[in-house]
Amino acid sequence: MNPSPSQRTPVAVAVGLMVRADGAFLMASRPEGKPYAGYWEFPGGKLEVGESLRDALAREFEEELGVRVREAQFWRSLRVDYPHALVDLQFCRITAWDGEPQGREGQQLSWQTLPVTLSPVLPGALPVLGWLAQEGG
Ligand SMILES: Nc1nc2c([nH]c(=O)n2[C@H]2C[C@H](O)[C@@H](COP(=O)(O)OP(=O)(O)OP(=O)(O)O)O2)c(=O)[nH]1
Repeated sequence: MNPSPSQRTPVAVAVGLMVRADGAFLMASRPEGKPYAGYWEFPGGKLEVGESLRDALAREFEEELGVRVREAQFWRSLRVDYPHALVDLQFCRITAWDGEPQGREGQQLSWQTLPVTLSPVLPGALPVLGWLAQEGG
């Protein structure tokens, strides 16, 4: 049996919202072999031991998308209790980068505006769409 949430150590996750000048933001499908494969999310991944949020974001974007992050600002955090993990999602807005994103891990990519046309969206990515709507996209 899984321990209750209070007994589990949260896993920190760096997540990036790449927002283009025209307001479109990038979403990615979760690759096969991961929990919630095929669900849409924002690119990112777990922090490694001793790694800062900014470093993790830069590493994940390089590995997953081949993009070099130039400007990123912390935006909001969200704790989600999944059966597979308790995660602390640290969302950052990425406003400047080098390179054109490519799905390097077999994931699909899609530039979206509100309302998004993708389904299903990962539970831990859904609230972000509400936050974006509150901010006027
Ligand atoms: N990247 C990302 N992860 C999210 C979002 N929302 C959300 O709940 N998560 C969760 C799903 C996973 O439990 C966790 C991210 O872990 P992951 O397994 O995808 O990360 P990783 O790339 O470091 O994976 P790995 O090296 O362990 O294979 O955060 C989101 O919008 N983006």
